[in-house]
Amino acid sequence: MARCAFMEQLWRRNSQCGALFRLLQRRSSSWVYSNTHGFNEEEIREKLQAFPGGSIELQKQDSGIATLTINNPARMNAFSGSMMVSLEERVTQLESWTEGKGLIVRGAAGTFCSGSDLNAVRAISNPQDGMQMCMFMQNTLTRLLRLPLISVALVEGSALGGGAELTTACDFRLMAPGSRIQFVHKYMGLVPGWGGAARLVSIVGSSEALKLLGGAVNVDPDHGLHIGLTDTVLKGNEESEGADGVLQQAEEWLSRYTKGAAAVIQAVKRVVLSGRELQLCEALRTEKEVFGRVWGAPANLQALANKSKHK
Ligand SMILES: CC[C@@H](C(=O)O)C(=O)SCCNC(=O)CCNC(=O)[C@H](O)C(C)(C)COP(=O)(O)OP(=O)(O)OC[C@H]1O[C@@H](n2cnc3c(N)ncnc32)[C@H](O)[C@@H]1OP(=O)(O)O
Repeated sequence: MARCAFMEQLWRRNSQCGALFRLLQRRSSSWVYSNTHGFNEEEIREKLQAFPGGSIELQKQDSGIATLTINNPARMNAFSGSMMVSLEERVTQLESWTEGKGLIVRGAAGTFCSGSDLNAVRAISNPQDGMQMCMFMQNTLTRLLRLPLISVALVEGSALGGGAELTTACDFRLMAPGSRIQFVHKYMGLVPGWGGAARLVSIVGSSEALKLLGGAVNVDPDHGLHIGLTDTVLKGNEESEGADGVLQQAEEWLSRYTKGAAAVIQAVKRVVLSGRELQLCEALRTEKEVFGRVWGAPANLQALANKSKHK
């Protein structure tokens, strides 16, 4: 609160700082936890870095679609501590990608992600570190979902535990044949801690979420479609052309929604996000603000000059 009041004062004192203010406000409003909640980011970052292994790869394409790959195949793409830190850094990079429109999150070597690296989990199993890791990952995955990009989780193989939670931090879930999403937390004596339960409720409703978590249900693509967790089922690599057919299919699926100017696609994501997360009055004000940024902007002027018809 004190930080917000200070930023507002700064903005009022010098209106030229308006753009910077809005940038900072947008950034800080994406964070769930700060030091006022007892979150010590630097300390947990350092502790997580002590558990190395794997990597998070980010590949940005000229098309405006980026691919984020969870890469730790020797451990079924489980998240080591350093991968958690790296994911946060990749999200920071994506937050300032002005040409970006879409994002595909996938795992390396034909499987999605088996959650936290259990070796790291065992080593930091005290409640204090667990809470700090939980806040770190909630902040990161909230920022991932709030990116001004349309995001899809491309699920091949297994998405287990934290991996299942990660799929809910994307706007859409595309599943390959034979893949599964399973919130196995109950079997680990846990509940989701990366924000996965809250997001799951908003995706499938509280009744289905209760079944998925209470039963640690193995959700295959058909079941996923049935309950609305899955948005589409892809063809297998062998049925599609090319060495990485599922990735190509995911790109084609996503590109239906990312055609057009980046500023407009990002605006689309922002208005839907505010409708999803905010109270109606606040969502309407945000929509007005976003509308003000695209009204009379190049894409709008171009469309007017073209006398566009929408047959
Ligand atoms: C806070 C915790 C919670 C969260 O963050 O929300 C979690 O995520 S807890 C983790 C939940 N995930 C699991 O419990 C997965 C456990 N693993 C499995 O069930 C299986 O390994 C598998 C993923 C279904 C794959 O089975 P299979 O195809 O038979 O392969 P292997 O079992 O031989 O696995 C290969 C290799 O990978 C290691 N592995 C797999 N998952 C993890 C993991 N989460 N952490 C660390 N290591 C993992 C597995 O141990 C094998 O290694 P080696 O024995 O050295 O070959």
